[in-house]
Amino acid sequence: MTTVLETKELRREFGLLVANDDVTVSIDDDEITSIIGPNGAGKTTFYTMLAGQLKPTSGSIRLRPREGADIETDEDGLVEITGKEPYIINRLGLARAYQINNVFDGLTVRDNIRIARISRDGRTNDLRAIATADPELNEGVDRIIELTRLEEFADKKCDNLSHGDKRKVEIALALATDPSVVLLDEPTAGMNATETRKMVDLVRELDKETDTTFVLTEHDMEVVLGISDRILVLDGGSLIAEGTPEEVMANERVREAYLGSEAQ
Ligand SMILES: Nc1ncnc2c1ncn2[C@@H]1O[C@H](COP(=O)(O)OP(=O)(O)OP(=O)(O)O)[C@@H](O)[C@H]1O
Repeated sequence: MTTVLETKELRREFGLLVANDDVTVSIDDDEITSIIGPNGAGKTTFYTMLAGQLKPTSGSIRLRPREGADIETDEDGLVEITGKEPYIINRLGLARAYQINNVFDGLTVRDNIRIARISRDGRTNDLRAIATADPELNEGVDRIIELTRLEEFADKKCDNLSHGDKRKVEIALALATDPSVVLLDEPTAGMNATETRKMVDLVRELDKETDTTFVLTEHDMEVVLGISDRILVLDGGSLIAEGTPEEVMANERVREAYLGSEAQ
């Protein structure tokens, strides 16, 4: 078991409101971790700080960099990413797959993934690499297309895809940077039952087939229980429980805070 992401007393205040109250967590590479909590619990604030889009008021975040990242790590094999710019955090190995569409609709699935892969190396200005058949690049892109089961749509423009397939493209874009950690924002939001089941299966398989660790926020408890090895529960900005799905579901504080009347 290896720590891939860790926060220490991570805090974010908005004026008098404490959106994250000294949250300390450790995420391991061999577990799919879900972060849950009622509306306003602080999940988005937490994620947004991890990805560097919001600066913490205090506390720290450390990440295990992706294979090949050119950076010196500390004695735990981690690197401090607190307050770093999002593109730097992304290059170091943390990718966020957005709920809001992050794909270029007018481009094909393949070209979207090529652009994301080029950005991994800070080569977004290298248009020649995008336009020409760089074999190493193409090999990586093909592997991601295969992993995310997008073969059938690889040469289709993204605006022709269904909602469920577009979400797969978002995951593919995140994976294109060979990240050590992918943060998924409600990966099944807006999906029907079939799409939801396929997405759960896909994330589970990607977790097995890649070296990437998946962390997700999700409102659908059926998805959370079906996918998670470990659950972290936030309420009122604080971490109130963590454990296996069974442990968390049996936790009185979670039942009261998170499930409310449903738990009665
Ligand atoms: N930019 C902001 N300015 C002021 N308050 C904010 C800001 N962002 C979040 N908050 C507040 O911080 C608290 C936590 O919000 P956050 O969005 O992180 O919760 P959440 O668990 O993601 O909620 P939801 O499930 O509804 O998306 C809420 O009270 C929210 O109103």
